[in-house]
Amino acid sequence: SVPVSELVAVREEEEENRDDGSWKKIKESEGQDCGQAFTVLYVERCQRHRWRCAEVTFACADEALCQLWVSSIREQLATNTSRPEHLLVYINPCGGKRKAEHIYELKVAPLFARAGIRTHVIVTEYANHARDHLKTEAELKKFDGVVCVGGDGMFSEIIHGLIWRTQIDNGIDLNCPEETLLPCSLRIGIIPAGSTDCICFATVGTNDPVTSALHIIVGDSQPLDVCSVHHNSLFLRYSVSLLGYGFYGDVLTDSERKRWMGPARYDLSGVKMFLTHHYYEGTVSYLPARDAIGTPRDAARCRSGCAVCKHNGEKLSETAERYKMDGALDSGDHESDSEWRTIRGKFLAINGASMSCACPRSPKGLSPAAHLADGTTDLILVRKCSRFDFLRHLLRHTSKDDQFDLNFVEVHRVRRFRFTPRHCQSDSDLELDLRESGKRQIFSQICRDHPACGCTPAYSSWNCDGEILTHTAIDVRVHCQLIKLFARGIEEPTVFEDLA
Ligand SMILES: Nc1ncnc2c1ncn2[C@@H]1O[C@H](COP(=O)(O)OP(=O)(O)OP(=O)(O)O)[C@@H](O)[C@H]1O
Repeated sequence: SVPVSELVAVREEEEENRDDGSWKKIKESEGQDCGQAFTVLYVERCQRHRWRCAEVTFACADEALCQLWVSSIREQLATNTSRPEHLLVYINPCGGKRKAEHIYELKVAPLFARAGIRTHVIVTEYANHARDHLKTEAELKKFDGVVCVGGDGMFSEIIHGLIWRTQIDNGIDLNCPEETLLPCSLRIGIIPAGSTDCICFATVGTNDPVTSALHIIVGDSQPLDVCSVHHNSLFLRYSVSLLGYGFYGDVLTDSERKRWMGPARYDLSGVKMFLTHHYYEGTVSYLPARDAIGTPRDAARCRSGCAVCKHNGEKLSETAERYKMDGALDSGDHESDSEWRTIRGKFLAINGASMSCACPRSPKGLSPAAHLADGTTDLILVRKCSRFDFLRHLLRHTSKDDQFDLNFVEVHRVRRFRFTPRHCQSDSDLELDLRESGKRQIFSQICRDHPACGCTPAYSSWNCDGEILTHTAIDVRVHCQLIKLFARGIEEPTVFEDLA
């Protein structure tokens, strides 16, 4: 049996196709004259979370019976309102190995056509073309979803365009970090065709274009948290996966200078930054996710139909409703100042992981128990330690050991966090530091202005989902389930064993 929700389409077999091999086989096996036939196309699970479109042909002698089957299946498919009928598709011809158009035409467009999905396809002509089109021109009311054919950078463009448009249409000030953002009504599908397809990998379990196309066709829906990043009252970017300062910021900055090397640049920059072993001083403050269930050290993982995401999402929207009814201005009001915690120190890395950040390179990810849609992010602080210890920490991303069970690593599940590098701190903070560390303060100021001296630079950069932020002092706030993807989260392997 196949659940109706996983049917792709039903097709009546035409007279002229009836002399092909499969038709003959049916006739022989039935031992009777099967004058009529129809084919059902459905999702079949393969290994490693891949789906493919399988088909089975049914034949019978009775034309009326055959018609009844076809129309009943079509009716069933039509009543499923979560299936998209009209999609806006953006293709980045320059992403990854520059094969996005080819992948779409060969593997995705024929499946959409078979499922009766209409599309409006735009091949982008320059960076940020898709983002700007979504912000202004796109007639969003005509579509049931937006599809992005490309990598993580292209996906980022799509979410920036859609979130921006939704807020502006509803009069929300994007530069105000206290504003509660409105969820986007259109779902987003990712057809992986980039060099990094981490978001697709984390939400579908694989980076296979056919699997993604099938998740779109059956109308899957996976909510996703989005972090807004501000510098004072200036909006910088949205992030859905990793915000990394220190090690991951430095690796990205260094690798950007080596773009000509292709994907190998990440490994080279990783080794270089590991050897450089820079640490950075600053203050991290955060708002713990006190009322959320789940912790970053849970053994359970966020999987399809995750109960933690469901529970925490519902609880947050109930709280928001209550505050609205009580007449509070916005949800910023219920974040009491007394709940903020502050940590000052020297850090090799400060990471905010809004999802596990698992990818083929790091199968467990930076925070294996992080959730896609629970309204939190995992704040990981790696304090200054020896190179050997830092290597132990990095190696734990690939081993079975608990990566947070090291005395120089701490992790907090938070709703919001702020970071101020030491040299951006207020005058009173600096006075305090001066008393603590005397002359060092003056020397590091000189080193910042004259980096040629070879001392540790005072600042790193923030790596925000693969883009470098223009500011180091930032305020990060999680917006629970702000967007929805055509995905269902990673399915447990048992689903595949049972149904394969
Ligand atoms: N037509 C275009 N020409 C040049 N750049 C484009 C075009 N369309 C989109 N881009 C930009 O190309 C960048 C990389 O695209 P994409 O994410 O699809 O591929 P990628 O190789 O996986 O890159 P990344 O490493 O960012 O994931 C994106 O930041 C996007 O803004």
